[in-house]
Amino acid sequence: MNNIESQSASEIVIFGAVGDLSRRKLLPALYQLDLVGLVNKDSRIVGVARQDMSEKDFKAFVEENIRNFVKEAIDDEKLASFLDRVIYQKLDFKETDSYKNLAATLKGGNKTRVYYFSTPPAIYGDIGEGLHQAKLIHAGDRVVMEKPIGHCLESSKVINDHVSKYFKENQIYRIDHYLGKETVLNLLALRFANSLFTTNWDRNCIDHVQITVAESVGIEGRWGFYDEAGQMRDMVQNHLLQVLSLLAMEPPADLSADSIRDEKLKVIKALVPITRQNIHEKTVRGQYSDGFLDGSPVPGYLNEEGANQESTTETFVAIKAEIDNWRWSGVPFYLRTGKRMPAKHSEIVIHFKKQPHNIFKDSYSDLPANKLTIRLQPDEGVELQVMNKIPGLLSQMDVQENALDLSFSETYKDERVADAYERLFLEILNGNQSLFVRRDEVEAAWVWADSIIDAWASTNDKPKPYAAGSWGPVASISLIARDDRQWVE
Ligand SMILES: NC(=O)C1=CN([C@@H]2O[C@H](COP(=O)(O)OP(=O)(O)OC[C@H]3O[C@@H](n4cnc5c(N)ncnc54)[C@H](OP(=O)(O)O)[C@@H]3O)[C@@H](O)[C@H]2O)C=CC1
Ligand SMILES: O=C1O[C@H](COP(=O)(O)O)[C@@H](O)[C@H](O)[C@H]1O
Repeated sequence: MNNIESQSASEIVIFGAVGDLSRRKLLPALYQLDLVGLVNKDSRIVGVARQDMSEKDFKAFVEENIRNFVKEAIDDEKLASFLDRVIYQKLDFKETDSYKNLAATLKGGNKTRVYYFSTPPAIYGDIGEGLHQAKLIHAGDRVVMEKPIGHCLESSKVINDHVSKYFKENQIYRIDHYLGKETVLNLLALRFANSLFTTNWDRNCIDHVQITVAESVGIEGRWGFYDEAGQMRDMVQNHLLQVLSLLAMEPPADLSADSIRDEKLKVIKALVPITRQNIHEKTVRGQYSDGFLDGSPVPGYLNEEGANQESTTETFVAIKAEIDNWRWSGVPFYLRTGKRMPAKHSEIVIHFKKQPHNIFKDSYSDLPANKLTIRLQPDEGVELQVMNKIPGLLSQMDVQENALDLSFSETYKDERVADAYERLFLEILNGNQSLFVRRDEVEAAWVWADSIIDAWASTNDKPKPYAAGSWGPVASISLIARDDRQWVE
């Protein structure tokens, strides 16, 4: 799958090369791949932005950010060789005429062009058009589009339609960086390489599922962007639904891109719509107020720099999602995600059904059900809670709940956990679309998300406040408590 011999030399063209994502994630990821020989030596990295910048200044910018954002020690020699292949092109993405300058930079050779759109999604179509006019798109070229694609179903269609005028679906790589996380990929191995789980993964064995994606960060200087989006568009419509679909999909026939994406799509389409009629019963929206994190005061959302005091944008969402199919009928998937929660902590907890009869009443009057915890980040790993006999002569059959804990850092001590963008860049360079989102998936996810957003708008309710550093509004506890269940803290 990652055979460097089969990777053709590429021109990796990053639009928005001096932006936040490029600095923090894309350039460091490319350096890391190059370091271990996973980028073809004849490939070049072409940074494109509208700033007046000399090539020397751009190389200095790339070097500074690699040194800042790569956690491991830098190999100076390898970094120098990487920088030798970095070039800069000034371009205003909306000026179709100016793409001829990019064409001059890329002229000659028969390298595959990888166009990475790390810009506001609203201009993806303009960039496609500029590339087309300058005759810069060939059959084997690829385009990478960052999320969120659009603000709703309609706007995502406009963007996708525009880009599809110039690129075919098999050239389009829609990024959801959660699909590049080792622990998210491990869902495939866990589910389909272990008969124990494959055979017990349905409504007969599973009581309910909890997916928590908690972040301790706030808005990180992105107030304007975030306020337009909110946690529903920023996290649920994409990352949480992608994780949910991998968790709930039917076994794909193989690992090919369309086998996996076909199955994920069926799950998203089978999500029970949440509407104006049941919005209060199925969802909770929250917004963080002033609070404390790790003992230090932090401002509430409305007191962040650049905030509009009237904003009713949600920074927390909890949802009781249901999948209307044979496998999952009657099994709720409780989702919650928020900013300024006590810690960065993302996990999936599968709660299996209880034993129908308890023969261990003397030591356990209420035998707990098995629980499988998949720790997505940090402290990546998988943990299964099982009942075990306590050894010793004093009691004949006392049982206790214990964990079978597979911590990735313990088990794979010498393996570095690669950042999601490294994995995804590698797949792009190798031309494998299986970890990228197909257009129909994006649209099905918008259909479900839009219905919730519409229902919220119809209520005029303000999001419920929660103190920064807490686990969200009290109402999110009630959401699950109504079903006689509780969040795993
Ligand atoms: N940052 C992150 O952590 C994440 C970002 N994303 C997505 O990645 C994409 C990029 O985000 P991010 O890096 O944060 O955004 P930034 O605003 O930091 O970067 C976008 C870049 O695009 C440039 N740009 C915008 N319009 C033009 C134009 N007409 N001509 C030339 N350059 C232009 C901007 O240039 P200038 O500086 O001159 O304005 C800027 O450098 C977005 O789609 C975002 O949703 C997705 C997940 C996480
Ligand atoms: O896409 C996004 O993801 C990050 C969270 O990513 P993670 O890898 O750190 O879990 C989120 O903070 C950001 O708001 C969102 O745009």
